Amino acid sequence: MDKSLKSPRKDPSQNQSELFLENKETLNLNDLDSESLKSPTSDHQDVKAIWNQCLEIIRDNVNPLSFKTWFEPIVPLKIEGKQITIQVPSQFFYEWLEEHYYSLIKKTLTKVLGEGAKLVYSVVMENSSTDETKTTINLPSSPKPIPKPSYQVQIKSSYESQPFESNLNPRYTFDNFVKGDCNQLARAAALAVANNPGGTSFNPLVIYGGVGLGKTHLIQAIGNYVLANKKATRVYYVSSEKFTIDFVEAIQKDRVSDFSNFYRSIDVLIVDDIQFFAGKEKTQDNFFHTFNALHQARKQIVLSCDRPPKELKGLDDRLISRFQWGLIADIQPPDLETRIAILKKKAEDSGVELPQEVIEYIAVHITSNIRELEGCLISLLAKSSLENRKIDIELAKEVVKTIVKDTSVKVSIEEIQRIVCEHFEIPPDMLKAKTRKQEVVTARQIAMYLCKELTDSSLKTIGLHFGGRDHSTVIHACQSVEEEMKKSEKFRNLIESLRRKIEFNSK
Ligand SMILES: Nc1ncnc2c1ncn2[C@@H]1O[C@H](COP(=O)(O)OP(=O)(O)OP(=O)(O)O)[C@@H](O)[C@H]1O
Repeated sequence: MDKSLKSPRKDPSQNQSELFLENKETLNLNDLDSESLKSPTSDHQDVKAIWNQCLEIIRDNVNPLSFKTWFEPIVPLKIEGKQITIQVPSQFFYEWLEEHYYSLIKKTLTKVLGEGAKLVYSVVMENSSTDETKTTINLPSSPKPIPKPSYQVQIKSSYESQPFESNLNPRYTFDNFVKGDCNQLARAAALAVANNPGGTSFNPLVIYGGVGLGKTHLIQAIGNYVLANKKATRVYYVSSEKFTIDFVEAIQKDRVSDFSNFYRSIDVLIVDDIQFFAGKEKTQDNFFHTFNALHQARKQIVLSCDRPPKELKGLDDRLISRFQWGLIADIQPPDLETRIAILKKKAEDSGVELPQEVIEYIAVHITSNIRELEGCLISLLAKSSLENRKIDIELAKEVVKTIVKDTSVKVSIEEIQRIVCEHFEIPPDMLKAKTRKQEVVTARQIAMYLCKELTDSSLKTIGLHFGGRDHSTVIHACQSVEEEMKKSEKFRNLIESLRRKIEFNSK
């Protein structure tokens, strides 16, 4: 039976079972007719209907992606009086909700169930002995470590006492990994794992994402953190290629059992780029057994790959199904704000101070790969030092040109404004006016984004062409457009068709 309740964090002295309404916090509840909401409930009322009412309110107060990620997976289990029990898929999930949505959930439940509403979380834990079994645990008022199972297997081998190289690059730490919307979940999960290797429900932790977006950095940061904070002693980082090469060599030298025993003596095994296991059946088979042994012994496994595990071709289904046991988190290309933050951090780490316009110029033009961003900064510093030139926008343009394709089409800001306004059927002057009408705001943001993409103008210059707005308004506009493009195919198509039209007209 679930009986433990989560108390409000800010006031631990309060009765743990109560949810309190703090009037000072704002919540968009105005659209909801409170009369239409159910008053305090009886035992027999439908928990689903009540939870749906809650979801309606929550949906209005979070963005669609957050709603899909954090609220759709919740299963309402039961309602007893004013106490509702909801099931969440993992301990991490529960902690995330508490960390980020505590206030919203509390207010929503108070609104729907009335004062004195109570919430019980039921956390589903994957049982490590089998794929299927799930255990529901009672959740205490503050998260407790997940208990070790009674069937825990202790691996005893002579390897446990042998020293070895972790293969970690000490340069990759959490401290120098810049946080952004693009990596928020992956970074939070990595930190959780680093703090409690093998003790969270994200085992394995699988980080996936495109080229040069920080997967290796993040998974190695886990290893470095574990060692620095003495969370475990035997941490081993290996690329899937090296695992394969070593395995083949072990076969040739008839030392497969040594190979397997070594891997099974590891506390935190980090395997990079597992997509390269594709098609290598024997290696996969060995990795499968290593995975099972470590997982059963509650040792931490961290993996990275270039796409969601389900889309990995040439990998055994039973391996892919095991990757789903823990948490799969992606890293997306960084938005403009994160690119600027990364460049600033890297410049700071190199002991140089770059002019803001140089940082913005690079961040605006190098968009999809953090390694390229880094490479550009290194080239800039090298060129400045070798040619004895000061770092300014001209030097930045020269370096960026060597990295990104030159579009060679010269486009004017006025032309972009004209074509965007023509599409939205608004006069071009509206883009410079102060109006906040939604349609004009959207047109203005799109036009600013396209100016950034298609011209060499600085953010400051672009802002000046839009009624003297400052560069931060342009950054915000570009970010909004980039985010919307990620979410909506229709929007992406619109931007692409406007881009084509502008380029065509400018030739
Ligand atoms: N969020 C970040 N903050 C700071 N530096 C970052 C961040 N993300 C990536 N980097 C840096 O970018 C470079 C490329 O990152 P990394 O090698 O981890 O990418 P990757 O996703 O593993 O790429 P690949 O797919 O090629 O293996 C590294 O030098 C890394 O330090």
